[in-house]
Amino acid sequence: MTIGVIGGGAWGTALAQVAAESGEVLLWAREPEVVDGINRARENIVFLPAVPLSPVIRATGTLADLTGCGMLLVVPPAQHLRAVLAGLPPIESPLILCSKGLEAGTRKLMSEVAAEVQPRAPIAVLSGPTFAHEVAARLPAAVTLACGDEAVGRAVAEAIAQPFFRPYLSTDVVGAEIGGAVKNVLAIACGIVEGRGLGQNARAALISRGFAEMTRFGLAKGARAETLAGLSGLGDLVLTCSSTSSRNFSLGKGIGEGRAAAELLADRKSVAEGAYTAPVLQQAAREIGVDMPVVDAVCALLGGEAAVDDVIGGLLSRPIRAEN
Ligand SMILES: NC(=O)c1ccc[n+]([C@@H]2O[C@H](COP(=O)([O-])OP(=O)(O)OC[C@H]3O[C@@H](n4cnc5c(N)ncnc54)[C@H](O)[C@@H]3O)[C@@H](O)[C@H]2O)c1
Ligand SMILES: O=P(O)(O)OC[C@H](O)CO
Repeated sequence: MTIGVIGGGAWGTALAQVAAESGEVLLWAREPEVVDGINRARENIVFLPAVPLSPVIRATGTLADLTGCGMLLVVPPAQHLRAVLAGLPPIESPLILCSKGLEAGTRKLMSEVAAEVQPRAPIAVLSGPTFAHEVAARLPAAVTLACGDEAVGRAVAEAIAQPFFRPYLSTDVVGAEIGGAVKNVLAIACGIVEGRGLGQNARAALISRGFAEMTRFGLAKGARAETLAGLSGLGDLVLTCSSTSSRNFSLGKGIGEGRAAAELLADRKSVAEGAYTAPVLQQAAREIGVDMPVVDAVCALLGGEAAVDDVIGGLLSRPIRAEN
């Protein structure tokens, strides 16, 4: 079976490298220079440079070429998922959604978007603590593989599992998606704490209180608590809130150091999903009456509406309340 990968960014390329351990891989990339670089030089010089890619990975710039693949790993930035899936003919093989975010405008989860655009495809979600460069280097990692249909989930997990890449099965698609989307916003907050030099105690407090926000929002949307406390939730939150390898954390660090979010975002070629998810998450939380003060703080700073010290002062002076 050929495994298809949609998206030639860092994560799509790293996942192609994982899939290539067990068979042929066809990767769709939007940029002709990425397609050409993979086919000719076995390297994605734009998004994952200096990683020699497997010779069984072929790249294409034509989405329809992926129609015959046995399963498709879908890895564009969240805001482009709808357009990319709409560019495919109707698909009946499993779509494994690997993007982390909520769609602007509709406030929908990636699985909801995919179900609208490709209604005949079984849908799974792959999410967890996974920096692309580590996975591409075959360093050990574990992910949540969530699928409403247990048999499809198991078949997908067995097709992509490797000794260094271990999927754990779940049927909680919503929980797996919410963890990945929310942690990106919280990672920006942790980066701000780092950039402002507020110390490791503050970062640990933020991770804990951020996790409380993720849990409140997730439970209200139908996620299971154990999924939020697992690899795709708390696991990914801890990773992303602790390292400048995270684009979201780095964005926050720049803001904490006093640079404008708009300027930092304009400089990027790679995606910091939390910047796009934050306002969508804020609206979604308000809609269902869930309090997310850390997310509100990140939104204020991304929008350039307030100064870092004022926002942090506001968070610290909230009324005393019970922890749970
Ligand atoms: N990089 C990681 O370590 C990692 C790990 C897990 C999950 N993810 C998730 O994977 C998704 C993709 O991230 P990435 O790191 O591979 O991307 P990236 O930042 O490496 O590259 C940017 C990607 O955006 C694509 N892009 C830009 N404009 C586009 C458009 N108009 N239409 C379609 N695609 C467009 C580019 O082709 C490229 O694939 C994100 O949701 C991210 O949160 C990333
Ligand atoms: O670089 P980030 O912040 O997009 O994080 C990458 C992955 O989501 C980590 O699991």
